[in-house]
Amino acid sequence: MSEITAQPQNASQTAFRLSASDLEIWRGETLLLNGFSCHVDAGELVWLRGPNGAGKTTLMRILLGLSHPEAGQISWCGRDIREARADFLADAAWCGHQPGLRPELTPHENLAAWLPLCGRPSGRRIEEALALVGLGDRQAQPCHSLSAGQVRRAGLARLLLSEARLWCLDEPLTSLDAEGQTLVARLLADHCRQGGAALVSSHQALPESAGPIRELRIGREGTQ
Ligand SMILES: Nc1ncnc2c1ncn2[C@@H]1O[C@H](COP(=O)(O)OP(=O)(O)OP(=O)(O)O)[C@@H](O)[C@H]1O
Repeated sequence: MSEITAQPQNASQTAFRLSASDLEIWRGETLLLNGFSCHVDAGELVWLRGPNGAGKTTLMRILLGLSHPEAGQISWCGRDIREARADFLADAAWCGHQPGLRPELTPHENLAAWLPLCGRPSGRRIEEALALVGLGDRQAQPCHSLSAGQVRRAGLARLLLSEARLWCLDEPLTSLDAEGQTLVARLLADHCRQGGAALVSSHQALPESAGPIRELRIGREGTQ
């Protein structure tokens, strides 16, 4: 395995837990979740499942502090994520539908601009990360001209460079070919084996090579 996925930055620290309790979440006039509790521990791969509109994206954004619940508590290693904000932001990474890449910039330029913003030094690891996700030959191509799957891969490269212990991925298999899906599974397996954790929303089953998976279901039963 490449050096870049060797281990999350703080993996040598003690075990960690993202924990949510008694969440009440509304969107518009709809009550999505009420009295909802969950957790993600170090080493775990958690598969968040539920039908369209159940609130998976909403829940993940709330768990990361990107949006807020109407009620309930969310803690990181026992501290409210608002109090632990700096530590939590350094420890958690989000890979959503929109990877947040500037379209006029190349993947390399995007990552080079992003790394200092999240307190990471830029350097040769960008090239290593892009090669690892299969974009080694696309480093000089503007993101607006990349395919949907290539944009997804650029988002994965950013995840790798984040060195975060907790990964939250929203539908990471979308737009990826079979080789790309296998890559996601391998990255998840390596990350969790080496002390990280991941919360993954997906309508598709993750490949078996992703390793042990704990399911977390929201929404109506039997409607997956
Ligand atoms: N800003 C908003 N205003 C009103 N309703 C919203 C808003 N954002 C999301 N919703 C609604 O909240 C519900 C949950 O949306 P969310 O994207 O979290 O679902 P999801 O489980 O991720 O769905 P999918 O499987 O289709 O990706 C949906 O019914 C959606 O229409």
